[in-house]
Amino acid sequence: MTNNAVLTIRDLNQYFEQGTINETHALQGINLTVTDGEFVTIIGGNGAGKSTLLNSIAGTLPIDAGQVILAGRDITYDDVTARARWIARVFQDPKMGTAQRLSVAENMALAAKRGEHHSLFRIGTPHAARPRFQEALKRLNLGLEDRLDTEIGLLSGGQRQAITLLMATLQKPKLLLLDEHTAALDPKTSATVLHLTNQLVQEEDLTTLMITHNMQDAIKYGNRLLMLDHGKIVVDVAGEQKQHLTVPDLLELFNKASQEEMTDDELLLARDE
Ligand SMILES: Nc1ncnc2c1ncn2[C@@H]1O[C@H](COP(=O)(O)OP(=O)(O)OP(=O)(O)O)[C@@H](O)[C@H]1O
Repeated sequence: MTNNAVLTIRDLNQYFEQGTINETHALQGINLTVTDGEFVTIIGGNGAGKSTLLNSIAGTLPIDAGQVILAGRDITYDDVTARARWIARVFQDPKMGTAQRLSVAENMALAAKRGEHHSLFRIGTPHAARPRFQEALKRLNLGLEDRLDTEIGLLSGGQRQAITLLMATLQKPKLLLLDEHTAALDPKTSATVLHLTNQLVQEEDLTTLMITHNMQDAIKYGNRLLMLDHGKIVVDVAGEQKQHLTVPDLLELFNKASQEEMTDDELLLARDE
């Protein structure tokens, strides 16, 4: 085992409707070690198992077989609430992850308390923490530092995803899970939020797993790329190899590893579904 492993997954298997005619073996013996500070992008066609993998790590899906270890602790049988102390997640839907009727400041105060029993003494009330929140919002460069009292639900999808990301980092998580978090945004906003994501991940040195349907984004961001196919990791590239990767390279790697042909169009089309 690598010393600085943040996440270790051993022989993870997940089934849906096991024992029925509709049985799906959604994850087929996944083994994965993610080290401290790694930013991993995850790509794969529809039904490849990407969300099931993130759900298994976050605890929204009980594990059928295998082991999940986070920062040296076996969390295989911990529920989603217990895991939320260490794992932050941003979903595709901008409505998830924030309380729509609460203000930006109130949402940030809740996020800052994540996992801390006596945090009110350290963070203070939303009012006392305002300068800190304003400072954090300024980093987003979206003018949101002046919107502390605005209900989150009144902000645009892109603004909400940017704040949700920021909230995920107020208490540094051991692991950040991004579940196609820009897929519901228009291309320009998506690019802005991805840029912000990269900035926060680098500045806070966050160990991150990011699902995307866009090959270009999977190549552009992060320092490691995984491709899933039929519940298995079929491509795993990092470092120099990843830096020089192109979309045709990636398609070739995939086609070598998988029994099926995949075209870039398929992934791009899948993005709109
Ligand atoms: N709740 C469920 N009940 C039954 N089958 C499921 C369920 N969730 C996922 N599956 C099946 O498990 C497999 C993996 O699904 P998963 O959602 O993890 O794929 P994905 O790679 O995230 O796909 P997409 O890109 O379409 O979101 C698919 O065959 C899917 O139909």
